[in-house]
Amino acid sequence: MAKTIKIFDTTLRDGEQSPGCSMNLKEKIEMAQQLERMNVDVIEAGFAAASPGDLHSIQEISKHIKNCTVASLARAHKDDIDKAWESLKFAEKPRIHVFLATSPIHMEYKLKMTPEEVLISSEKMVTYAKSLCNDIEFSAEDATRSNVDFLAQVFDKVIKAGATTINIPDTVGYTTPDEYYDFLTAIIEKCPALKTIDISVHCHNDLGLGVANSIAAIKAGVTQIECTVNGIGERAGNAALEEIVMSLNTRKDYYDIETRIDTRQIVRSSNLLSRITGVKVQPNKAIVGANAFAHESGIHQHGVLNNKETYEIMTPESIGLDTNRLVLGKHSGRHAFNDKLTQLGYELTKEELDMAFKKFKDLADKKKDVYDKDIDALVSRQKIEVPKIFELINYVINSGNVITSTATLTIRKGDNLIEEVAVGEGPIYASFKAIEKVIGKDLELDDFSLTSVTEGEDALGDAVVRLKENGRVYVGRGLSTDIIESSIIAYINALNKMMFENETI
Ligand SMILES: CC(=O)SCCNC(=O)CCNC(=O)[C@H](O)C(C)(C)COP(=O)(O)OP(=O)(O)OC[C@H]1O[C@@H](n2cnc3c(N)ncnc32)[C@H](O)[C@@H]1OP(=O)(O)O
Ligand SMILES: CC(C)C(=O)C(=O)O
Ligand SMILES: [Mg+2]
Repeated sequence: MAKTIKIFDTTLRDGEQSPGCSMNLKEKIEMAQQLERMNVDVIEAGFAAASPGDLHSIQEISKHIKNCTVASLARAHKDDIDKAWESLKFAEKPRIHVFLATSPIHMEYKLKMTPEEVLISSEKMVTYAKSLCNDIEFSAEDATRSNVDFLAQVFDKVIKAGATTINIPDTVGYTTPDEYYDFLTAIIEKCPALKTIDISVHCHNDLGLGVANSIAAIKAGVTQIECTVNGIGERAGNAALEEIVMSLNTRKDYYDIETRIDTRQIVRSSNLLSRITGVKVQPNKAIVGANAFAHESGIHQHGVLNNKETYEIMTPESIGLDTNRLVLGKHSGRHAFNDKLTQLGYELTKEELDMAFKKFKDLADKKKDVYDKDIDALVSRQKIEVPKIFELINYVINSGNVITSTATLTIRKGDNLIEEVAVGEGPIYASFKAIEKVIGKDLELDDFSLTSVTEGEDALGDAVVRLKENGRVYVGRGLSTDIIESSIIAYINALNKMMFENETI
């Protein structure tokens, strides 16, 4: 019988440590709910000691998650562990995740602790965490650059102290598949107690080997894999969840390993994360890249036309990829729309459904064919919307290649309608300047990009604006069949997030 391994998702913790990937509370809750829909075993929701905001967001995430274990990270400090426990007070299945580095370089230069002190502290802190929570994970940070005998000693102590999962991370993405296999095999041999609990790995991608190392670890007998959606994470990122899961799924014939993941939720999870962070997936990325199922050359196209399996090792449907079947249009009603949302995995309240249906009808008026991707973009955006402190009412653009562009915008703030005119190089820049005039200050535009959600002349333009203030980046998204409108909406969306966060802090 196939063995089942656990998927520990750390998109909301290690993933959020990627530069430019920070998420606000609403976005984290929506992402956590999607991870639950995808059926991950553990959601690492954050690092409570990092800030009161992080602690609060773990609490709020916990309130919404029923089926997954929720983990909260803590250094080997009593105060961190108390905060982690506090952050988990609403969790149905809480896990405290304590970590301490074990490699000579980390112990000497970072922790300024001797190996003996690390051994004592690990045991003491796991004992303390266990007095609060039954489910305890211990991670030996930088394990792959640590001494195997020392690691075995540490693991013996913390397992006796009550750790139920031991994580053996490749923190700096240093190891290779063969070496990791040998390393893990040696540790398991030296510390037989490991066989009585869950053994986890957490691989970083500094050499591009995060997924390969995770698969080698599974072969060595580990029972939990830590990973992130789209592989986001510190530096070059973490092992990508979708790549590990689909490798095991596709090569079940060889590994005979299963996960509990609903693979049909993979594309939605990837899209939602991109939408939230504004970080796009590279087109040739395995599994979720735009080209992962595209065939350009004649010989391949010929093969696929005769039999898809000539060049496709998994089906697009197995990861929930919309194969562009047209189902909804402007004549569709509420029942069909609701049915489509259910197929896509959404459960909306009556108010949310009404709002989404109105947006869908508006879109269907402008766009001939409405694809699953369009609906997904509309609804998942709606779920992470912040209050509209500023709202675009209308705009007029005067532009051309022989005149300086002028934008006239009317924006609502509370009960007031504010109209401003600005000029700039191009209609989009002029519009952004007009918004700055409305709010009365210059904003730092960190980045701006524009892509289309689907193909065709009437495709939805998806604009991403990144505004920077006090070192924080606020990502705004705008969706419209008119690219100037989507750019303005994205800018205002980023501005609203900035105002909302400043108000709620
Ligand atoms: C591999 C990983 O991903 S580890 C997780 C990384 N994530 C984060 O760092 C989350 C964000 N971090 C933060 O907000 C801050 O670093 C905080 C709040 C956690 C700590 O902030 P500060 O107290 O100002 O400390 P700072 O970050 O400058 O230095 C880290 C301190 O923790 C110590 N430390 C690091 N890891 C551990 C550990 N696992 N257990 C105990 N102490 C540790 C360091 O030795 C250093 O101690 P010192 O202040 O006595 O010199
Ligand atoms: C906290 C630990 C598990 C970590 O993120 C790492 O070692 O990379
Ligand atoms: Mg990490």
